Amino acid sequence: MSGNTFGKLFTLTTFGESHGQALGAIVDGCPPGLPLCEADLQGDLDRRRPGSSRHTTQRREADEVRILSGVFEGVTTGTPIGLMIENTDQRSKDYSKIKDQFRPAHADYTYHHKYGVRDYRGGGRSSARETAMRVAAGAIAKKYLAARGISVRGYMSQLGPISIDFKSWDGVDDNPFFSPDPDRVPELEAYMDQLRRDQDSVGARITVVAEGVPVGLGEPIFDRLDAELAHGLMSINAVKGVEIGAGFDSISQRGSEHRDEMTPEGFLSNHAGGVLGGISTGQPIVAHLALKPTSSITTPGRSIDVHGNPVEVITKGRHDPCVGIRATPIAEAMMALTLMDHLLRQRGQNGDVRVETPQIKQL
Ligand SMILES: C=C(O[C@@H]1CC(C(=O)O)=C[C@@H](OP(=O)(O)O)[C@H]1O)C(=O)O
Repeated sequence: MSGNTFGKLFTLTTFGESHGQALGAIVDGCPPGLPLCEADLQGDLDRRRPGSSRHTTQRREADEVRILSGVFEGVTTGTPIGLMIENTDQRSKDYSKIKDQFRPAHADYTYHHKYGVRDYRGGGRSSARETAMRVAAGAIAKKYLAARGISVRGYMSQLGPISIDFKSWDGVDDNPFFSPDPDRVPELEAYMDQLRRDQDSVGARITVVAEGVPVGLGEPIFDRLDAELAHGLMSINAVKGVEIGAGFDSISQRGSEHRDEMTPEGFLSNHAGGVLGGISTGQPIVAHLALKPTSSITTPGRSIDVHGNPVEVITKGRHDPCVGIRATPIAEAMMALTLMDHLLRQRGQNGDVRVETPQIKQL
């Protein structure tokens, strides 16, 4: 295996480069009989698509997905689902100047040393463009999970220094930031406009929440649900940290504060983030992601070329000044893929999940 496949029973394999002909995926292990068509995937793809606001890369891609296999007369057949999106707006000349240079903080350096050869155009396989396929596959998982009462939603909880308190799910999809508080959008826009003038980039924090997840998903030791979530989320380009529930705040909490006390009506808090001992509790599963600032910026930076000579790197082209702005649907997809895989694994070992979910009291 060379790291292009995610999951055990419900698997996603992706292929393709940012400036190659197309991106593709094979989704295997999907149960038969799920009604599925392109429109089911396109909604989430449109949420991730480049060029949808002035705060993202201006590369214009329709990201129109085609289902090549695994669906017959409108339902999945249980055979591998092949997906494809053609690349239509590559501008590879933007990269000719830096083809022999390593952008500081970019995978250019590690790909070069690992493989000895690399498609430098648009970052090749290391480009975040690959995440389109995760989103398409995640939409299949989301649809299957939704039919079982499980939802997966995300929002931006911090843009650079600006933290955004959760207000409501209403309107999260109606602004380019996925802000859960629409009143903060002008502030976020002003921040991004200044950032663009500064020719710089910034990081972000995304929060993803799955609700309606039954008790019992996850394996107790190496394949803990939280470990697999961290794997899936950490595998997204630019992610440098993942927290489940209280995450690193657990360090300063006391046991009496951190513990989620239980009553016959349910849990009284959710510091665990919906996972205990690697297994879902039935509470909402809550994960937070830290995305680093985009490495491709026009502010000159010191680096070296492939021969080891010092160079000053300036990355021109069409780049996201904050990859976190488009990361919400990607994070949702990775959580949905992980939950889908574990739902099938739970069913495989223990039969259909029938344990009643305790009443949810609080996020
Ligand atoms: C195209 C997408 O994002 C791209 C991600 C990306 C990178 O280096 O990660 C660099 C840019 O590619 P290019 O230089 O070819 O325009 C982005 O536009 C996408 O997400 O669909």
